[in-house]
Amino acid sequence: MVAEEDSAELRQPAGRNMLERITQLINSVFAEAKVGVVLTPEEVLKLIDLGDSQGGPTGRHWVLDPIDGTRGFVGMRQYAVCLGMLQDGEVVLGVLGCPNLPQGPVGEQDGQEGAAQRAGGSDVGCLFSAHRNYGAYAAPLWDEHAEPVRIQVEDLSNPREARFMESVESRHSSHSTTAAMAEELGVVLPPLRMDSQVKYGLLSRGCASIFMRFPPPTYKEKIWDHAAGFVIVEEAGGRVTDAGGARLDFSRGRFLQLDRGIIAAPPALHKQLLQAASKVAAAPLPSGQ
Ligand SMILES: Nc1ncnc2c1ncn2[C@@H]1O[C@H](COP(=O)(O)O)[C@@H](O)[C@H]1OP(=O)(O)O
Ligand SMILES: [Mg+2]
Repeated sequence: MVAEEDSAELRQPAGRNMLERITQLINSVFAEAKVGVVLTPEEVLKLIDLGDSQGGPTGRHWVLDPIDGTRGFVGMRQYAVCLGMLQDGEVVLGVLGCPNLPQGPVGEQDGQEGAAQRAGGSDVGCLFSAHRNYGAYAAPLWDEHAEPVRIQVEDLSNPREARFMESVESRHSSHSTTAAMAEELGVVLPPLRMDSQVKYGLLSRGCASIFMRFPPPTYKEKIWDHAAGFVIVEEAGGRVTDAGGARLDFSRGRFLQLDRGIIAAPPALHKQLLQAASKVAAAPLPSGQ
């Protein structure tokens, strides 16, 4: 298992109280689900540390981000529970649980504080999934009897009709770079800002047609922040590459090695985005940047 968290902080004296609370919470969920197991704090620490695999190009690895979009989670906006599976370096399975995401059309307000208050309604909460070569699907998160429906990216090539998505947090992805890309491409609609991998889910079901992410140059992208969304978008007919056009490569360990950032879109738009990316990269920076 390749997972984001480890137990280091919980092993400190200052983490003892939190460890007790986590252990109690797990045991109460286990009791409710009649799992028949009661864990000790030490067992909880060991389980968390099972996520220390380094991934790589061979074998099978689960890739877990238990809360992707921590800032969105804390800010009562969007977040996702993300699980992927790598087989010999290729993402073959992906699941995204998006508790605060409406099942129907999504607007700006759904990416803002208050989204969490709508969670729990029968039309809020989405589960996206994909199995390599078997398509991408969406289902209501809380209805285990609902039949998942096949999803597809928007069949769109005209940037004037396209809506693009990006991070809420400009420190995670440069809003000025995406604005320059959008202008170069001829996008006229304002961005849809959402936290976390819910953006990959929205792209896959055609709620928006472009996702761009340009983190600071020193930031190293982690595989658990993209694995599930990547296979879901590809199976929905979209393309996900870095800004130089290389398909994301999950076979190199816990990190992705990217040229500038990530661009995801239906194929016809994606091609235009890559052209825009090379023009924006070649343009001189405005003074002061
Ligand atoms: N300084 C940073 N630059 C870019 N991305 C970051 C930075 N800090 C955290 N992230 C990651 O950005 C992702 C969320 O992106 P978004 O802004 O689209 O919601 C999270 O996975 C988060 O990692 P983490 O999961 O460790 O918090
Ligand atoms: Mg994350």
